[in-house]
Amino acid sequence: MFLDRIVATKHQEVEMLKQTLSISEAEKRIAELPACKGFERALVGRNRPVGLIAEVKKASPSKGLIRPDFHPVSLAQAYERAGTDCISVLTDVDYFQGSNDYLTEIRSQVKVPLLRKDFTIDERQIYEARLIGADAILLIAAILTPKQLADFHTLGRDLGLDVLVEVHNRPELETVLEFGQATLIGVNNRDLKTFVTDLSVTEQLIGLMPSGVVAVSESAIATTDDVAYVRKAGAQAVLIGEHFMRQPIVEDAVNALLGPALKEGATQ
Ligand SMILES: O=P(O)(O)OC[C@@H](O)[C@@H](O)c1c[nH]c2ccccc12
Repeated sequence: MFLDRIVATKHQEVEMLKQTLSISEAEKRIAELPACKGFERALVGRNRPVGLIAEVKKASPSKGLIRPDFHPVSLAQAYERAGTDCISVLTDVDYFQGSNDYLTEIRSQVKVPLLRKDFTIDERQIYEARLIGADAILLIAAILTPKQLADFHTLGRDLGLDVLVEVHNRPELETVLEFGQATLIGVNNRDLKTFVTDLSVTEQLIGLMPSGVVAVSESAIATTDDVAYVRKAGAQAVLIGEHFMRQPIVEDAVNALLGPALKEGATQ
């Protein structure tokens, strides 16, 4: 099963990080960094009727190579021109052909808040995310214990990061709601264990979230009907990767799927 393999690889990566990243050193360096850009705030004060996190994604274990002609900075700049509220950058190397360097390069060229999209299983990866230039991290409930979820959430917030907590079923959502700190929750329409996608997962789970939570529908969104469906189900934002990555001009793809961004300052 891929998720187990990915997590096993992450354990090896964390062992390497233990050699190269000292937490006290990381804390010192982070103290010198500029504040994070508000990721969650950008989704709430969005440029369109629905918030948009557009993803920079070269490949995935379920789809293989998605975009052969892959220039992360140009893609992110195109997303920015299209008025994307936030950008997600895959940093996993082995399964998604991502890189920490992509995130750092994008950070130096675009102003939009950035999510470091990876499989977090250890606190060191959270320090690392802040150091490479992320504004937000992803915590996947399926691979964390309730205690890890709560501890990593607290650490992320303490380091100034926003935290997108990802769930795929009701027990995971209940665990997340129990620790009570999550303000930004993503429903992954893709089951990471089987890769089966089903947009109705968004509908099933968003209804169980308390008001005040910013709900994001993630994965397998490709048509205006898909966007309308998840919005109707209560999603305040969508996270879209593959569909945009398969279009030659991603800026046009964003506008075709979600309409042009509203003028600055206008929100709904
Ligand atoms: O490319 P898609 O189907 O539009 O999906 C984007 C994003 O939701 C997906 O990449 C994703 C959601 N959660 C994840 C966790 C790990 C890796 C990847 C993901």
